[in-house]
Amino acid sequence: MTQPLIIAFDGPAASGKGTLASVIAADYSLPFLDTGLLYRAAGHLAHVLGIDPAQAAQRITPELLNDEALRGREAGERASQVAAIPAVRAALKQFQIDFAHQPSGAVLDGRDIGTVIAPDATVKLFVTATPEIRAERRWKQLVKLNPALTFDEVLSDIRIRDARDSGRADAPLEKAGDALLLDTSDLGIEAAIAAARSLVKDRCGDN
Ligand SMILES: Nc1ncnc2c1ncn2[C@@H]1O[C@H](COP(=O)(O)OP(=O)(O)O)[C@@H](O)[C@H]1O
Ligand SMILES: Nc1ccn([C@@H]2O[C@H](COP(=O)(O)OP(=O)(O)O)[C@@H](O)[C@H]2O)c(=O)n1
Repeated sequence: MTQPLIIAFDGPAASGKGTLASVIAADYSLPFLDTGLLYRAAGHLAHVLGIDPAQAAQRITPELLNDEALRGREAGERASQVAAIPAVRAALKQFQIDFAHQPSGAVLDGRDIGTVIAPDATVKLFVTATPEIRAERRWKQLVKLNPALTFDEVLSDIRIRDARDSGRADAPLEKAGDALLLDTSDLGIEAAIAAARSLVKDRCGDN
């Protein structure tokens, strides 16, 4: 019997991992989980309700994951802050492990999928791009919500988040030893999708 296909996408903010992960999930008809949303929800709920972030992580509902507020600048910053708290990571861990290891297989994107959640993934991609390119992409998204937001503010956010995510002790952002590196700095969306498809196909065939 063949093993379920688990495809892990990790990488820093706005590298394009979510875009690529959702396309690959559709290609292979696999369920997809954006794990960043869980941390965004925990940070948001902790802030709104004024409760401990680890308790907030236990009160996440499917409806909350659709809340537009999770897509904003503040939610990203709060997510990164609460994601450094071991009790928050512990509260969210088993759900992600179960999602990754369901019988159908799965695609997940985040920071620690290939290292902690599914070290046994069939294929792991570490998606990256320069901070300036990532800030440009994120600025274009966020300026629609906040026209006063500047590129420099977004670049500063990205640098702070990169440092915090890579520097934390628990499940830091790092490339798994067996992950394939995909630098999208010089790739448009279509070229990045083609590159990801080719890397995934090389590792797991057409399945
Ligand atoms: N290769 C690319 N070139 C240009 N824009 C991209 C590329 N990949 C993604 N984007 C855009 O950048 C933004 C962030 O992409 P996303 O996939 O959400 O990143 P991440 O999940 O890594 O935070 C989105 O608006 C997306 O459409
Ligand atoms: N598997 C994950 C996913 C996200 N995170 C944290 O959650 C924050 C928000 O993640 P995200 O994937 O929504 O952020 P973007 O990459 O979309 O900006 C990150 O900066 C990390 O601190 C994490 O620690 N582990």
